Amino acid sequence: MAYPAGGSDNILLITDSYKVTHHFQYPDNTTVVYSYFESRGGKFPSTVFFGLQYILKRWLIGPVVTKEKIQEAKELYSLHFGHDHFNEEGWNYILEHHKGYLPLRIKSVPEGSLVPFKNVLFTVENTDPKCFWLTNYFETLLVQVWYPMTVATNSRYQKEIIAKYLDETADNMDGLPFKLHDFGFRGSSSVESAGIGGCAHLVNFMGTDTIAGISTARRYYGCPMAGFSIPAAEHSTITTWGKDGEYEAFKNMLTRFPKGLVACVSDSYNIWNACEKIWGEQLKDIIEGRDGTLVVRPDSGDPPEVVVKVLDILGKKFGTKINSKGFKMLPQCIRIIQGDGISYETLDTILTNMKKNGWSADNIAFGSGGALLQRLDRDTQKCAFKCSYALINGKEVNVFKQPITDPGKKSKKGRLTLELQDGEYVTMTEGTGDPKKDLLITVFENGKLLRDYTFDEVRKNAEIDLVKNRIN
Ligand SMILES: O=C1OCCC/C1=C\Nc1ccccc1
Repeated sequence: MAYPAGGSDNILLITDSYKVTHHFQYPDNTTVVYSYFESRGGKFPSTVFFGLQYILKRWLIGPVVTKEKIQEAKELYSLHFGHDHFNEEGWNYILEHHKGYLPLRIKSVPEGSLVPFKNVLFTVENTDPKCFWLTNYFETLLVQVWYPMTVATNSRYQKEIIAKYLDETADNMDGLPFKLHDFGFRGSSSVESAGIGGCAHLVNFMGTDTIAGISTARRYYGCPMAGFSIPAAEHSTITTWGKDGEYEAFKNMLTRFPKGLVACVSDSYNIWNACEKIWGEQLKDIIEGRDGTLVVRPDSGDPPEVVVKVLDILGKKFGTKINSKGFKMLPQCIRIIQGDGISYETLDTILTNMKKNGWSADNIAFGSGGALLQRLDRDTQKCAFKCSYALINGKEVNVFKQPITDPGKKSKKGRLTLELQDGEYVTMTEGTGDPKKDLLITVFENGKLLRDYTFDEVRKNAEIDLVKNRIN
């Protein structure tokens, strides 16, 4: 007999196996378990908090507990453990006393906020004393917020690098939102993760080829169109014309897309010849007479060198002007995009080589794939979820871990608030905070979403401080 696929939207199955046994493991008469989520540190000093709303809407809101799901979980866990450890009574209680809505309260920092590490980002607690065991049941799912958060953070720190070079070498910052394009759909581990990561990148930028990210923004952040793209070639649409047909293939791009931006990958055979002879001579007049911009795309070689060499060839052929910062600009009819080997680590090497050779950062856009959406893990920002407070026999207990073997894993104690002191975020512990000053907002309570962020709000919260960048 075919067993129904476990886990497809049965929230009782969206957890780690050991958690199914945890309701037996807390002290008797535990009535509250209160836990928090933080980035303990890692690659970037601050984190863009993003993506909790997706998880809440996708998995946790509404009457998610049903009789059928309890039955399915009971059967599956009985097979899985070979014993009956499943908390059938506890789940039936939620069904009967809460109509299947989860009796939890989740408070979080506003989505899009940039928060220095070791600050509380969200808290979870049970709202029904009988359901003390539920708080940490959903750690597994909630901690997956590490992914959108880390993508949004990694993407943001690249935005800061590009902003710095635009500030130093460009007339203005107007092009910034389109300077890092998401190429990462195919390199993502699944369509769902491409959707989550693609959406996270769009918190900072407006250019993407990851349609799944557009869909996620539409469905979970009320944004009808979170990102844009342009007609662009891939190697197959160039190489099918044959090695001797590259001129025809390129000309076809310019005639099929006579207006606006059009990008053309130009390294199929010899990018130097493509730039010098085809773009720079044979098609030069069409490009200069066209009502739009051709975007030449190298896609191989050592990025810092290839980018400057392509710019030098195109500059020689199409001419350049010196902008207000004293750097060279190609004419409006031609630009380049570098979509190979782009990451937080390589951006600076490319932009600094351009600057050294007198080229404005405004001549280029970047595409990033695997490094943008996939080459990250939970440890990149050291994301952790820990219990910090409990109520046991009516007594408040500050709960913490403090491993002698790793002081960095020490956890916070007691009930937490996130407050601003002299413009800096501060996490108040052990209930010493002032609830009236708490920046954590109740976003989820008893199965209902209490705060629904629009993507515009998230983007506003995540805006980079261009003035700060100018000073640095
Ligand atoms: O190369 C690629 O790999 C993977 C996904 C997209 C992609 C290129 N797209 C593109 C979009 C706008 C301007 C230029 C290229």
